[in-house]
Amino acid sequence: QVKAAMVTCGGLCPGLNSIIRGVTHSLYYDYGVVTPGHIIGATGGYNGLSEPDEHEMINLTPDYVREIHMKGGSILKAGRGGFDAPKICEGLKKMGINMVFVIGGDGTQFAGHLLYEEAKKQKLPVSIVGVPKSIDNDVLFIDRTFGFDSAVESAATVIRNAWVEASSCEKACSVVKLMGRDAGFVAAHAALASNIVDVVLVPEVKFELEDVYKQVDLKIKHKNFAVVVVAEGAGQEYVSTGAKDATGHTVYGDIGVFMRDAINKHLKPQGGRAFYIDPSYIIRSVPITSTDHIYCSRLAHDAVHTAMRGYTGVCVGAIHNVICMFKSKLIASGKKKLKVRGSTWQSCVQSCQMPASLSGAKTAASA
Ligand SMILES: Nc1ncnc2c1ncn2[C@@H]1O[C@H](COP(=O)(O)OP(=O)(O)O)[C@@H](O)[C@H]1O
Ligand SMILES: O=P(O)(O)OC[C@H]1O[C@](O)(COP(=O)(O)O)[C@@H](O)[C@@H]1O
Repeated sequence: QVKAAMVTCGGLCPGLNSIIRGVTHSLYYDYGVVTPGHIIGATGGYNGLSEPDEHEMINLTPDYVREIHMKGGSILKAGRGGFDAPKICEGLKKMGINMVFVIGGDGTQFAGHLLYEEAKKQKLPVSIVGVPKSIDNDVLFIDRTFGFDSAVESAATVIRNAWVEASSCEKACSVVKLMGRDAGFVAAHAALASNIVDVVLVPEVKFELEDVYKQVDLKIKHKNFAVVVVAEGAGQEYVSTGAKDATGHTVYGDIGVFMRDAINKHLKPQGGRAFYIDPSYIIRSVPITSTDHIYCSRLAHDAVHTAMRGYTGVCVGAIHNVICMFKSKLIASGKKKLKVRGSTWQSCVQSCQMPASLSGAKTAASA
């Protein structure tokens, strides 16, 4: 008899609630998992599975999850830390759980792989199936991560606000910082979606400040304002902190504030100024868009079918729009990045009319 648990780990991303809803619905309606308490939501990420007595366990039913997709965030809370494979296996045994759905990024999926290995070592009959998430869309192999479209949609709205500020002032430049630690997908897509951006700075392309100033000056000369979008991982050589967080990730310096101050200093003598918007947490807390919700429902149902077929240590994701299954450990083998010579970035360069100095043309060979 199936007894399933699910967790959401890592940072927030639009669509987590849609996945929780889809998994619950598929278990209940497709497979008849209707016994009360047999579909469990562990709260606080892996902490909830490692310390089940200290974290609320939610009994998920179709009634409970009916409208959860209407709001952003995760009803299970998206916790970091607390991963302890032997302790989790002990808890799974005690609770009789034989199916675990792990919803989270590359870190979460790698931990899912470690959990699979521990369960295998202990001969524990449990299916562990992952649904990869990343607001940055930097997960290898798959077409796109769920929530990415929703993030781009709301980022494009913020860019329009930045455009209003800049275009309503003399010699102004608006700077918008968007998420994207290692990949500039959100920045590039939001710029393409809004079509009012003059410079996009992404982690994949190194840039010189002088080249940004030149482009801002050119645009101000031409139309009296400019809009710059910067991904959080861009230009880290200007703001490096040298620090690591508790999970071992490098703590990035604030390139958004740095660019605002640098451009402000540059424009001041000409009588201009910079405006700055950092909508990071607004963008990842929005409710899901329609297309993303459809994608989440497909992923959630396929995750359940995959577990029901007895697979474990795997993730599901769309490849050429077909939901496929692949080993969870593969996800930890790298991060997807914008291809500097690829059509997305090249479209972005053309749409923003960026010069070669900011397009990565000089560094493309190594990117
Ligand atoms: N290498 C790892 N070993 C064990 N657990 C990990 C590892 N990487 C991540 N985790 C667990 O997964 C959680 C989420 O990972 P994190 O990298 O913070 O976010 P994301 O899943 O979004 O990449 C971590 O807080 C931790 O509990
Ligand atoms: O503030 P938090 O929760 O640590 O998360 C911030 C980080 O998470 C990210 O949103 C990445 O999240 P994903 O795992 O969804 O790609 C980065 O863009 C950002 O640096």
